[in-house]
Amino acid sequence: NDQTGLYSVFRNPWHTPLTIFIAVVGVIAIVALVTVAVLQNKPLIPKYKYGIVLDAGSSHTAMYIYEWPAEKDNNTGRVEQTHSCKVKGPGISSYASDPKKAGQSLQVCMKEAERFVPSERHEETPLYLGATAGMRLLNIENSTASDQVFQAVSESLQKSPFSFQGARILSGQEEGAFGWVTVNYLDDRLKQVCTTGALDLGGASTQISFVSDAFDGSESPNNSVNFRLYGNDYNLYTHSFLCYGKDQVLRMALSGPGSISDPCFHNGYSESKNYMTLYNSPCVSKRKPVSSPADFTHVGKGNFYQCQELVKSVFDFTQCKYTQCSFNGVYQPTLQGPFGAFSAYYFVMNFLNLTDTSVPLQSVKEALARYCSTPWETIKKQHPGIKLKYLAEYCFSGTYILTLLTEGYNFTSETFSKIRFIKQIKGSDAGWTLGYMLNLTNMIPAEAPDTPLLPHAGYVSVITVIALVLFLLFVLSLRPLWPRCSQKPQIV
Ligand SMILES: Nc1ccn([C@@H]2O[C@H](COP(=O)(O)OP(=O)(O)O)[C@@H](O)[C@H]2O)c(=O)n1
Ligand SMILES: [Ca+2]
Repeated sequence: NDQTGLYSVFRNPWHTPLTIFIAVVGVIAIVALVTVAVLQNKPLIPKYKYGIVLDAGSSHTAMYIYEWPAEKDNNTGRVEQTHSCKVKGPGISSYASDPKKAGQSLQVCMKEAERFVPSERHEETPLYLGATAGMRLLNIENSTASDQVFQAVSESLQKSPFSFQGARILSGQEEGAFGWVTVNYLDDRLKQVCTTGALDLGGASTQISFVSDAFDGSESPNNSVNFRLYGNDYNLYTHSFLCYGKDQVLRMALSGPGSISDPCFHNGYSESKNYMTLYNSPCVSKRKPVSSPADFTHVGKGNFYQCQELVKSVFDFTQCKYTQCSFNGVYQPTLQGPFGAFSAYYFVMNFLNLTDTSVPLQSVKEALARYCSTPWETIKKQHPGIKLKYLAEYCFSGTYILTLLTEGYNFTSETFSKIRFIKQIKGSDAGWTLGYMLNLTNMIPAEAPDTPLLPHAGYVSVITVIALVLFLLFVLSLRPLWPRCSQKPQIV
């Protein structure tokens, strides 16, 4: 009596030769699909390839694992970050007195990478370590110690099963340029003319990179990087300001006249600090007073506007031998296009709840002024989970960011609204590491890849869809979707 089962196949007027034909074609298509896949030796389930980059920053090291579909190795694939690991402890430059520990500090994340990347892919997976401003400063201060740290780090990474491609210091220009590549690759802008500028704030340096129609590189060749990507030529302006990462600028500000009673720290904040620690950086060593006591008490008086004046004192706006400069006599063309601001720009503005740039710049400043004038005891109560060292510095860091962007780079209230404070784009962290790997693995072609009508996988998937639709039609014709108007709907 089953009116919808196999019995109905012969009874239901729907089962004419047509549906039999559909079934036969559907089955043929599925057979064809499997045959194509087998003959083409195309895996029905795509295999992935991997790349690993360690970002050895001044304050910390982070490991990023990238993956992309293996059959799309010819540059049209979408490389995506599939995993990241924050190395415990400080940046590798902090291990100058015990370099071995720099290598050991990476082991936990490397073991994690071994678990994450399929073992059959290990030996073909490239592994890079790039160091930035922390190691640039160590190299200036003590190149022997810098070499020893890299020696220890390389020995440690050579023990991993991956294809270690070396550990090196990136130039500021590379750091800025690859950050720009990452942001535009992830934002799919490398196939367009209009690109996004990149703003990177670290602990020991900060980078600005953008394409400007007014910039052809002639005025300041050192700030020019040319890329030909996907058939488009980009003449990128980029500059890296060593010592203008937020941690080094804090040292500079503390070594200035206002260090005792500091407007960048909250009222009620009072910490004893050591001059030796403060001055042990090439960024401030020249500012070390001839005779200074070992320790000093750092006292806060929480005033945003006075803090802004103190922060401005670390910039030199007097000298510029070009048509226009940002600061410290560095050429900068007129700002152009939208910008992505990441790393410490994001961490700080996100903490301060100031990432919404649709808010007028003046209102952002007023909000920060209110935050800075909040007493230290209140701040601690409002943020019980934040490490006090970090918590104490947000007023300074936020003030530095606004001063750097407006007074340093000349962002106005209008162009400030074109900045997006970002941590990730489509699940991948914004930063130099992805751009660095794409460049070294030649995964961004100079020419636009000739887009085949449909890649193999495309044909396979088209056939799949046809087969499945036909087969579904056949199966569905076995069971009426809705009660035929002649059948009384079963009320359930
Ligand atoms: N969750 C985090 C992670 C880093 N940071 C800060 O972001 C900056 C990252 O700088 P970095 O280690 O990349 O240093 P550079 O070598 O790029 O100058 C440091 O000032 C960190 O203190 C933060 O504020 N919050
Ligand atoms: Ca960094």
